[in-house]
Amino acid sequence: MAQQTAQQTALKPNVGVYTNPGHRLYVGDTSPSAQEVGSEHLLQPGEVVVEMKATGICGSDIHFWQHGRIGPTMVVEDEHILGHESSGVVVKVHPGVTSLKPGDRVALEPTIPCMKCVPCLTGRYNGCEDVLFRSTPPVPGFLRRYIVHPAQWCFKIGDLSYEEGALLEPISVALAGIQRAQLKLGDSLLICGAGPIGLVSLLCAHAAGATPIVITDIDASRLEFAKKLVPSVNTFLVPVDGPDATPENIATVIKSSFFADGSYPDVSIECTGVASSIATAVYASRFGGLVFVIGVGRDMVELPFMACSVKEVDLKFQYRYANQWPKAIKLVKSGLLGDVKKLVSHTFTLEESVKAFETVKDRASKSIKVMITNE
Ligand SMILES: NC(=O)c1ccc[n+]([C@@H]2O[C@H](COP(=O)([O-])OP(=O)(O)OC[C@H]3O[C@@H](n4cnc5c(N)ncnc54)[C@H](O)[C@@H]3O)[C@@H](O)[C@H]2O)c1
Ligand SMILES: OC[C@H](O)C(O)[C@@H](O)CO
Ligand SMILES: [Zn+2]
Ligand SMILES: [Zn+2]
Repeated sequence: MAQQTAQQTALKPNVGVYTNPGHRLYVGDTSPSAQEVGSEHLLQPGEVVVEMKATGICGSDIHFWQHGRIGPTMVVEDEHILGHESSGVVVKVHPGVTSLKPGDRVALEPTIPCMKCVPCLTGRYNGCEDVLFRSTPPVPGFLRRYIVHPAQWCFKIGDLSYEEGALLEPISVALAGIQRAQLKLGDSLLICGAGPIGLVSLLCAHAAGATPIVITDIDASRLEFAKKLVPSVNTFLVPVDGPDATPENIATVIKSSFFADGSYPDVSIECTGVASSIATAVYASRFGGLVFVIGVGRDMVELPFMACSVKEVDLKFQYRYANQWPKAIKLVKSGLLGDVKKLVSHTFTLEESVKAFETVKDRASKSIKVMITNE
């Protein structure tokens, strides 16, 4: 059977959003070309073509653009397409693909694991030794009009909006964290950082029944946003200088202000990756509490080692996610996480992508999640 394309005549030129080692950001031609999308021989077994409809910009996209790297191994060494938070519509499937058909609305998981190594075979494919992760160099990302992707990593979203479909990626980060932190009904929770990851963690933890929840940030506007999103959350503005600005002092104030009955945080979800914030979470923790670090940062970080020791603090980390999209889709559809679309503060077209990235970079824009759409 021939490879079928949904709209044989309506294909637009394929463009992608690139950065490069010179930190340029630009929209340029990419593959597959519209002609290739229309051809009968484009796809390998198991593959589909998706016309991307919505892509959120992640902090790591900004890192690759501005700093050219994340850590020692993820380095922009060539012209490189960004984006890994996406949804779209299937426009073509390989004849062997039975799970999807042209017209299906899908969210795309950016991880393409080998499914042969030990982490893959033991259900933790985020640790795949041979992983291809869209937008982590050298693997080109999702920010483009058409992409070839394995059907296995495209999940039907039904009547969810494309913006909700794109938000499933940061939601998956938070869900993976909540799952591995074993957060449960009635747990006292501290969330450090009210960026998109802190905020989706807040939505997920609130739905999971954590109480009380305190969220911190150094930016008052992000805390105001958190309060509008989940009115029952307590917010704490972290001082950045002055005598009160040490992690120990900040933790003391957090404990006396919000956990005065002595039920100090059972769990802290750290969503900044900043050393002083990780230290604050350690000092605020109850004896035997868990500090769960989602944020990423420097290669070497100083920790309050003795506070961890005398309080038997458990320290855990999260790297991306595994097996979270089906759960994320169910949760967003059920409404249990509230209206996640509220996180989308700005929307730009694919052609306006440079403006979209500038908006994320400019803190004065007060953006939360900036979305790039393709109508
Ligand atoms: N582990 C993973 O797989 C994974 C996945 C996605 C994102 N991340 C990381 O998670 C972190 C959060 O992502 P994001 O998109 O929300 O980023 P973001 O930069 O938008 O948000 C971080 C927030 O932390 C706040 N902050 C900075 N210093 C602080 C401090 N000392 N105390 C309290 N708040 C402080 C900032 O003002 C900001 O609002 C980043 O480090 C990101 O790279 C990790
Ligand atoms: O959402 C996924 C994250 O942005 C990535 O793991 C990134 O931090 C490194 O590639
Ligand atoms: Zn990301
Ligand atoms: Zn593998």
